Amino acid sequence: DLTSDRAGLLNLRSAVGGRTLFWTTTQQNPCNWAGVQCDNTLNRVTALHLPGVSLSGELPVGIFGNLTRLRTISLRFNTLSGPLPSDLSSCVGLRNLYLQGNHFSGPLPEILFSSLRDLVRLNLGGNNFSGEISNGFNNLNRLRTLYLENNKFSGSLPELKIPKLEQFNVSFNNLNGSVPESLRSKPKESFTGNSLCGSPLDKMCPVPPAVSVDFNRNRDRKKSGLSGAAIAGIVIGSVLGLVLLLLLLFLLCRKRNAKKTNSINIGARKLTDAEVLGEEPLTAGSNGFSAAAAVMTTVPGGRENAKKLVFLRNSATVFDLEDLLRASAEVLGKGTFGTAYKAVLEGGMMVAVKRLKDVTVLEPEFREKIEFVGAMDHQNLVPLRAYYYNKDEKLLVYDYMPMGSLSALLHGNKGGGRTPLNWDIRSAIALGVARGIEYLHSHDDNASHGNIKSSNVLLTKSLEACVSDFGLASLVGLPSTPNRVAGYRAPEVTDPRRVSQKADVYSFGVLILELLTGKAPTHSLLNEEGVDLPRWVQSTVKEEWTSEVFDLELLRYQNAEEEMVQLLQLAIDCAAQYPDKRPTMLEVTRRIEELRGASRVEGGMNPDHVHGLE
Ligand SMILES: Nc1ncnc2c1ncn2[C@@H]1O[C@H](COP(=O)(O)OP(=O)(O)OP(=O)(O)O)[C@@H](O)[C@H]1O
Repeated sequence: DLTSDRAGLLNLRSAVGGRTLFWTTTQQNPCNWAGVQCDNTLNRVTALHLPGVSLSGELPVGIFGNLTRLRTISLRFNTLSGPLPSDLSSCVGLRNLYLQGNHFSGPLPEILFSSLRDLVRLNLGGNNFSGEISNGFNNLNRLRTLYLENNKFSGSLPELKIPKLEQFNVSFNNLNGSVPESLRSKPKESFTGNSLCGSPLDKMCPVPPAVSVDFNRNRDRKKSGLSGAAIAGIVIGSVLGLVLLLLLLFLLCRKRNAKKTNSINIGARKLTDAEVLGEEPLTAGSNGFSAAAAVMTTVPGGRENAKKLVFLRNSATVFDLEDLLRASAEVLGKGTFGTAYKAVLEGGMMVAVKRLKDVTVLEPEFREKIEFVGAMDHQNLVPLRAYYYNKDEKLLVYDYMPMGSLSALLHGNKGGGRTPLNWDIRSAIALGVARGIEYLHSHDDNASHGNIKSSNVLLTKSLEACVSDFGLASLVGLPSTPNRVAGYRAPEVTDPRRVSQKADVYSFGVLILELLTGKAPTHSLLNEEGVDLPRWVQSTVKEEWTSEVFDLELLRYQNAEEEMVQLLQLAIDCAAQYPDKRPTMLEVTRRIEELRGASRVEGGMNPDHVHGLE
């Protein structure tokens, strides 16, 4: 009974086995803090979640004295005020402290830095905290998130050398001075709304007086009897400064030129991809060649034969190998099956060319398999347009997908200019991927993808998801580097060339968990704890509270929590240990369609959903 008073609190505690305290009512203010304080049976509680429940007033001192096992405190989006209570220091194992969106004030107590050494996520944004930002944060060396934005912090920013810090924001405070070196790699949005200067902000810091030479002042000084030596010193200093500046500019130009050579110009045959990637060239004897140029030099019969680029699915032959040769190209990345290039043909058409390595099948089998791949025609699959086969070279030509991969979008630069991934986009991506895989599976009982992961989900301009690389797992020996796919591979898969549809479902489940948590299956935090993503999600859901697993970016969408929890449940079902327990892709698609269409529940998280997962 969540809406009752102290007695309700006791009922609730026994209902969840005393491990987690859920309390999400908006009906009345349930907070009888004194009761909580005196009840020493509460010391088994590991998570205190009271987000958005209209709690107001100050937190009484003593409230946390008995809650010594807390790992998570979430009191966000209430109207709590006053300073942070000093007995927070009793929660020595605290890992997550979410207090954003309240009216807390005053300087941060020193105990935060001396006692809460295990903090991983700290969100104090949107309060009235004031005073200087302490360099005591340097003590919190497990910290990954530090959000202090929209407060009244003043003074300069200290040098913060927190090794694992990923998310950082101090925007919209009263800070001044320059951004310290240790924080310059953070996006500029993390610092805006202050009087800060220096990189990454556009505002330059004032040049120190020794470098700026004011000739009038010098003249005045001269008049007032400045010595010749002093003037000479100033002039020499400025000349040296200028020389240094020129040197810096020269070095910068050199660096930029060096970067440019990363893009391969096929036409000019400047550089091999092997050189770019630091490998041996694949074809001996062709010095300085491109992927396509290599084909030309290795095809018996000369240039005429080399033009045999085979177009699939009745695609008109819109370009030939000569056109590819003339195209400018750059390396997109190196994958399990070889290297991918973006090639821009004359006229501006863009294609992605995959140069396969270690193809293990002979030509007839290759043609048969690749023609099957080419016949797949679905809006959620990346179309294979053409292929080239010869003894030494195998090329696949795909449509170029302008928005890159889901992996890059989820884990790449989180700063400005990044496409925000809201709930609608993420759930649409989940549905698109599910439909693409379901289409593949529908062709025959043995048709499977074999390598589903976020770098194989590519996005169109309108962020529609398309699955790529299907059918390649059975052509190419997969892979000597196990951790590339390890996080996605179903536990029962022993031969990567024989991947069942149920194993695809498992990989899809992991991909959806990645989409919801924002954590890559090979995430270092997971490795630290020695678990994979499905096991981490399952244990977090059991032990703490479901909302803890979601990507912070998703927690903004409170009214979509029901759908998010349903998708999470579906992902957990897909990643079941035993293949028979996993749903089919047909069922998966239906469930995603349903949950995306489901009516939305207003207000906070409904605990029923949480229990449904336990
Ligand atoms: N058609 C395409 N359009 C745009 N980018 C692409 C395309 N195909 C591949 N890429 C990008 O090129 C890079 C390398 O892709 P590739 O498929 O070779 O390797 P991978 O996906 O990282 O690993 P794997 O080979 O195991 O699938 C990836 O970052 C991918 O996003």
